[in-house]
Amino acid sequence: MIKFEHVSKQYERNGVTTQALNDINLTISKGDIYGIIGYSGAGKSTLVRLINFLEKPTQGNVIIQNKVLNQLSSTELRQTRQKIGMIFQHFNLLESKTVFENIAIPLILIKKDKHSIKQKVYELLEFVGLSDKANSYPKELSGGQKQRIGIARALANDPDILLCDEATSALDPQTTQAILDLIKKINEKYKITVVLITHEMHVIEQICHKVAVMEKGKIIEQGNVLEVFGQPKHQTTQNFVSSVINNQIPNGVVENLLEIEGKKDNIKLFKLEFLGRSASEPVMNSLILQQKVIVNILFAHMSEIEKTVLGSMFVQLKGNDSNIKQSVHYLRERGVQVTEIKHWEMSKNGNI
Ligand SMILES: Nc1ncnc2c1ncn2[C@@H]1O[C@H](COP(=O)(O)OP(=O)(O)OP(=O)(O)O)[C@@H](O)[C@H]1O
Repeated sequence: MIKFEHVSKQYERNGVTTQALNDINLTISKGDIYGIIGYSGAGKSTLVRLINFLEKPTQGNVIIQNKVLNQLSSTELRQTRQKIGMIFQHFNLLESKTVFENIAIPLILIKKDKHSIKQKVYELLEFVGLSDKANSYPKELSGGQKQRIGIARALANDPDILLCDEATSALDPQTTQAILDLIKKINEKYKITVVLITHEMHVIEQICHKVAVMEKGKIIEQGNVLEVFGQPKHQTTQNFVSSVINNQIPNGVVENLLEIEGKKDNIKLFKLEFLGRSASEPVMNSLILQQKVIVNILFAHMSEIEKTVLGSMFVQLKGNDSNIKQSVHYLRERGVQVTEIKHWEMSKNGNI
């Protein structure tokens, strides 16, 4: 439904060329909630602006519903754009207009009659839970309420695609959660494809099915959220993962470990990574019961992506070499990724 084929975009300003996008290939299927994550300047906004053709690609094709955007007449382009709604970080509401008027704008632009405008606006207000605010002005609303109005306006033309440009970045965590829930409801109820750009991993983790990680105008990893974040390959992806899953042993624990290391040669330290099934099964419990090792859990962190638990744990295994080896084998057989952490790896930076 949305396809980028070898898309590049350069901006020219005052004789300076910026390569904002570099050979982007991306397919977003109908009904997806597709997250684009990257740090500032990665090219996310440019990518999203190409979808509604606010920007044109320098090379390559952007294809929406099998239509190549740069081959459309201006009428066709306008019609395609009408089916794409957008919400913004700072809501972009007209302060001098009431909530009703703000939501009505896209309908007035396509010359809908007054009766159907009124009907649609009230239907949308009810959907976003703000029926009582029709005559309020944006300045009388909280950030979360403003974003709900932004969402209602974006839905006025019954779009096929909803673009969300850092839509929750200006909101507190609780309001963010409520807006993400609403976006999810829109996707489920109206089958609208959602493209969401963000620099916050928890946003992706909570509602996206698929993700593309961007850096310096390129997509460095893409796929199912669970696959990309379950086994991140690129350093930037790993950094995003560690922003929600604490992958490091706290310094206090490391200090203790360094003190006892060397004194006890029958203790080994391991990092265990759980993905999916292994996280929901009592693997550690059976390890303790069935293997001849003493297990000391030092630190653990779990997170949930798409109803699948993802997590890591640092454990010490105490026993003879053969029993420890057997325990590692036992864990690996049950889908746990096991990495031994050596003494020198901890002491390098005071942490792993
Ligand atoms: N209109 C423009 N003219 C010139 N350069 C631009 C323009 N828009 C973006 N750029 C440059 O293109 C690169 C990508 O910018 P873009 O806004 O797409 O990134 P981003 O990932 O959305 O960043 P942010 O999260 O900070 O908005 C940056 O180097 C930026 O300075």
